[in-house]
Amino acid sequence: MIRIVCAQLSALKRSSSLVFERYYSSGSTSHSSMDDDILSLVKSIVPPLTSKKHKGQDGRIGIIGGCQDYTGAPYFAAISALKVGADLSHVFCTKDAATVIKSYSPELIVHPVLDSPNAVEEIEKWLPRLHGLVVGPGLGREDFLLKTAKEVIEKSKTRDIPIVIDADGLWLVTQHPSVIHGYQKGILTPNFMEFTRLYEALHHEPMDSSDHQRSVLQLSVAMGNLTVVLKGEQDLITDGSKVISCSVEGSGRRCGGQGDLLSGSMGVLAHWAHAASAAGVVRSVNPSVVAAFGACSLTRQCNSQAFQRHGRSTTTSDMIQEIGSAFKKLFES
Ligand SMILES: NC(=O)C1=CN([C@@H]2O[C@H](COP(=O)(O)OP(=O)(O)OC[C@H]3O[C@@H](n4cnc5c(N)ncnc54)[C@H](O)[C@@H]3O)[C@@H](O)[C@H]2O)[C@@H](O)CC1
Ligand SMILES: Nc1ncnc2c1ncn2[C@@H]1O[C@H](COP(=O)(O)OP(=O)(O)OP(=O)(O)O)[C@@H](O)[C@H]1O
Ligand SMILES: [Mg+2]
Repeated sequence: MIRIVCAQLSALKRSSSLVFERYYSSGSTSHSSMDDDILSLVKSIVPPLTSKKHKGQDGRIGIIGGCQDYTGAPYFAAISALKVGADLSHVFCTKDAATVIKSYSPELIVHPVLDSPNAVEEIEKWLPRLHGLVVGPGLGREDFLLKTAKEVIEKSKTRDIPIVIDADGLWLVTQHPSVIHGYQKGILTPNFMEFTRLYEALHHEPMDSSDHQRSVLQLSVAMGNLTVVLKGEQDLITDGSKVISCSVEGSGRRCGGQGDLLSGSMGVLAHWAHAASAAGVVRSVNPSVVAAFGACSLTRQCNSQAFQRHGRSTTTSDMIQEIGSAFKKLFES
């Protein structure tokens, strides 16, 4: 279930002579002690539910995305953040997407600001209250929206906010890699196409698609050891020093929106992981990697549970219904 590849960073930087120092594999289906190690780290970052807390303490998450074409993606990400355990979930979207997203759920706080002339200022005033940001689900690729997203990322970095970049946010990173390069609280969550675009933009050569582990390591190193999650049959997670593979059993159902569930839940887990790290709870593993592994496991577990109930008609809304019980099964048992 878990594979770890350790590679010499210096060798990676000379990518043509990449040398793997060590290679451990526990096999693709068996349960290994490495699974237990990282799962127990995910468990250790989950904040306890106590009567001493006030609203907001377990996370206020912002989603940058939602435009005329895409209203489902930001909704899926934002509601997933809440269902995982964030206290408040904000969506910053365009004016025409806002009413639609509000009508899906009264749980979300929706700001129709993304296409306003002073969008950056409107979003910036919320940043001091946010613990995590997810940039990209349903953002679209209009230049003005991408420019706003870029400035919001830059302002969030100065506040040390964990940032997950997904979907059209990755389109932005492909054009401007420096926007997130080297930011240790940043996580990229590309699907295969998004990954290929990023890789080829950074390396100026076609990707060798026969060796995903090597490619994901190379991309992470090229991005300044940013945490990268290459989604697929197995999710490959790396911060440039080793590759962890998450292959919690999902299903064969690949409906749209599963990536949004992943990025929304990762936004909360990234906040929890960095808070736990600051408190000295997580020491030996990069907190972004712990958050990424947690969110990948959870998404796949939701997929499996929803598929058991709904089979071929499974949709992302069915998976969201499973978040509570999947979370309990993986991280609270
Ligand atoms: N209900 C909604 O509003 C949804 C909106 N979405 C949004 O749609 C926008 C575009 O996202 P896309 O993911 O379509 O991005 P792209 O427009 O880059 O398309 C990626 C394409 O690659 C294909 N693909 C994925 N994995 C592949 C693989 N392993 N091999 C070959 N092809 C592969 C997919 O079918 C997709 O057509 C984003 O803003 C995204 O957030 C999606 O999140 C899906 C749900
Ligand atoms: N072949 C597969 N087998 C099992 N799980 C998969 C497979 N491909 C993707 N997944 C899981 O689905 C989740 C979403 O990945 P996917 O590649 O569908 O993202 P996406 O294309 O960004 O989705 P979205 O439609 O939300 O944009 C990931 O967590 C991954 O674990
Ligand atoms: Mg996606």
